[in-house]
Amino acid sequence: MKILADENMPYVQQLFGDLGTIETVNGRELTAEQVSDADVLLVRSVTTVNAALLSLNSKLKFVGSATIGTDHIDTELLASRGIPFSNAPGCNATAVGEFAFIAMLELANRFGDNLKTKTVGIVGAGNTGTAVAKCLAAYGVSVLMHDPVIADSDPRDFISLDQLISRCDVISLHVPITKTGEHKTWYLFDETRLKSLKQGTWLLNCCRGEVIDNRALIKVKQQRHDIKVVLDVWEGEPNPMLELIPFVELATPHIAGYSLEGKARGTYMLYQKLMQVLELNTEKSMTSLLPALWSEQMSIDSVPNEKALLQLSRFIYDLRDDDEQFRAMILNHSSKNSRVNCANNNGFDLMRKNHKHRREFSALRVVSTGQSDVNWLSNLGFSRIGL
Ligand SMILES: NC(=O)C1=CN([C@@H]2O[C@H](COP(=O)(O)OP(=O)(O)OC[C@H]3O[C@@H](n4cnc5c(N)ncnc54)[C@H](O)[C@@H]3O)[C@@H](O)[C@H]2O)C=CC1
Ligand SMILES: O=C(O)C(=O)[C@H](O)COP(=O)(O)O
Repeated sequence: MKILADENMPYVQQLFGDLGTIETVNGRELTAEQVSDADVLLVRSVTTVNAALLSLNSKLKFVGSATIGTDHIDTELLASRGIPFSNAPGCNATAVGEFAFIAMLELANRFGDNLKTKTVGIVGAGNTGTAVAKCLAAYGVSVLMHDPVIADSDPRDFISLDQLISRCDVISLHVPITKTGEHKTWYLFDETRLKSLKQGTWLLNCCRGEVIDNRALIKVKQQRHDIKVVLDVWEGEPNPMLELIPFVELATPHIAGYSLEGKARGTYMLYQKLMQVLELNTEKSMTSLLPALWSEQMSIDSVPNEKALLQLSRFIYDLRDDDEQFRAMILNHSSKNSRVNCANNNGFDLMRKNHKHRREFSALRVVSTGQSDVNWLSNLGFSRIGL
């Protein structure tokens, strides 16, 4: 069996090695010729799986995407050709949740503000939106949610998008990208909505770039310095609009979901699904893939205030490093080549490829050495001695 896998998918050899021959490929450049003799195709978000890509293949038994999003996959085509498909729902939701939470702590620190006093609006209350809400709730921050798709069937309270915009100090976007339908999300934040953001709003996008009209965002930001923006995803990836970058407080190249745990979970979920398709027993475990905790434990002798919480979070992931590297990579590359428009080796993709995967909060054990209650830190995701 020939297994064709994106080169940026960890643990493929460990999980799929016994099943056949593995060939790793650059997912963004993948051609129909390369796919022609594959039995299994394992991709990430940068590969468009469509009729053209599969045109020379008549033996595919499985297509898997180690991602939450499926906007790059023609699922109808796969169904019509009887090719089983699976993505990895929720695989990196914790990573995205922690990324957005840390970004909010960074903004609060940068502007001498306090996250705890804010009301945060979550747009899209699925796996990643819920993961952010969990961090915020653990820390005691007020959260409001908008999700018209599940509002009637989900027991949580929801409000309209207009209400959310008018009531929230921080807005975090967690929707799939959809171009049609009553609840389409393409340019959900268009110029009118961007202009309607209340004074001093923080807007975070960790889902898909085109949920915000990026051209309109540039225009609005030129007038509204009060709005603070965090972008992990960009319209036109891997070629974000260069003029937008200086208007963004924290800028990263679509790596909000890049925790080691999240990436391992993604590959593992595809392994489980393929074994099911092949009617074989799943013999390998995910925990055996991950390295042990990289730090034994962190002792805490008093309840951390917001600054201390940020320091604790930075111990896990210092988002400022990725922001700094992103600006340097993109701008360096664009000055060398006069444009950032080459498909596979621009700064954006290079940084993603070479990204050193961070760990999730759960990789760090906190232990209270005083009388203080640090239970809420475990609700936030940190491990605790004895838990
Ligand atoms: N930056 C990154 O690295 C990552 C980005 N993503 C992106 O985030 C998206 C969301 O991921 P999950 O939360 O796991 O997906 P999910 O499917 O669990 O949740 C998405 C939620 O959005 C809701 N929704 C759909 N249209 C809406 C609208 N117009 N307004 C409000 N809510 C709407 C759905 O009802 C659903 O509850 C993915 O589709 C993917 O595109 C996911 C993982 C990593
Ligand atoms: O899971 C998703 O959906 C994502 O957006 C991924 O985190 C993106 O990662 P790549 O598949 O592009 O490596």
